[in-house]
Amino acid sequence: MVKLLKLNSGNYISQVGLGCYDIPRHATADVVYEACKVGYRHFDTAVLYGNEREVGSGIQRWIDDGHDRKEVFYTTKLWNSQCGYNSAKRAIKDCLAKVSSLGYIDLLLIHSPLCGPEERLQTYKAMQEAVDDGSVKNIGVSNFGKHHIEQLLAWDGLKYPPVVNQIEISPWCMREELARWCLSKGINVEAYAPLTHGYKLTHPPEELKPILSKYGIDMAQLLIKWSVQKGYIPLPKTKTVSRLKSNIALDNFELTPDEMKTVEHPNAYEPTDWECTDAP
Ligand SMILES: NC(=O)C1=CN([C@@H]2O[C@H](COP(=O)(O)OP(=O)(O)OC[C@H]3O[C@@H](n4cnc5c(N)ncnc54)[C@H](OP(=O)(O)O)[C@@H]3O)[C@@H](O)[C@H]2O)C=CC1
Ligand SMILES: O=C1Nc2ccccc2C1=O
Repeated sequence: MVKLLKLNSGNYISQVGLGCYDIPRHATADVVYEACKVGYRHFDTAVLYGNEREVGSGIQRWIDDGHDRKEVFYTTKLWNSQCGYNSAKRAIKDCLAKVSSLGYIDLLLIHSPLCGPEERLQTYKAMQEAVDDGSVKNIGVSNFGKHHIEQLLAWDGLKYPPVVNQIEISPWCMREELARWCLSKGINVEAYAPLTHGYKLTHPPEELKPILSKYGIDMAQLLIKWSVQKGYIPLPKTKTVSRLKSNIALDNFELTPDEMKTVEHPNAYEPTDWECTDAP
């Protein structure tokens, strides 16, 4: 069973979420429903991914089986073109309409800092109002660097500090300084592309093979467990139903401190996606 972590809002989040980027729209509801059945309680999508409606339907199908809405955590993100106060207000309404049967969004993120300092705050203002009116339970940021978060924390309009910063983190893109700093501020770290977008899965590095055979696990399980033991909230994606269960079967082993070090590449910098933590 996936552990719950407490957010700085007082709400709880399931520590491993299913990344929903690039799950084909026609398959999304089925994958999400199957994920609920094997134990996922947290789903990460975005306006950009074009499948919010389908993620919502998969969750709703599971709720209709007799489960409680409160057990599931649904995240979406406002895209760059939806920044600014009025645009964000409209966009939040649209996001909620796409999953109307869920009644509320558990976590709403600003997808990136790229719209610039003033627009970021105006977007955040609209997000805070969504918390006030009950349509969103928690708000946070994604791809923010330290300076972006410092700006937000120093803003005199801040009412709800971000509960998470969602950034790319894997053993080949560790961002140790930023991650530690976020945690020191009470901001949880969501690790996106925890499986290196799949790149490191097919040919496990030689030095990791003894760890895989010692515990009888695969590379995906090793990388997800590494992230969990770092205290992060990894968001592994799979559109393959048969992979869902093993990606959260992490309870029967614990990596030793030496094994954690063997997995890590603190000097590597191999992001698989965009980089905007250094944007102005
Ligand atoms: N905020 C942001 O800017 C970003 C957020 N994200 C979030 O993070 C999530 C994860 O990142 P993502 O880039 O999708 O990549 P991941 O690092 O999660 O890797 C996904 C890849 O790994 C494969 N895979 C998954 N499990 C296994 C397994 N057990 N064995 C073999 N292969 C496996 C998948 O294949 P298959 O699907 O075919 O099974 C897919 O090709 C996204 O879906 C999204 O929710 C990602 C990027 C940016
Ligand atoms: O999951 C994602 N994949 C991406 C690729 C480019 C920009 C944003 C994203 C995501 O959020």
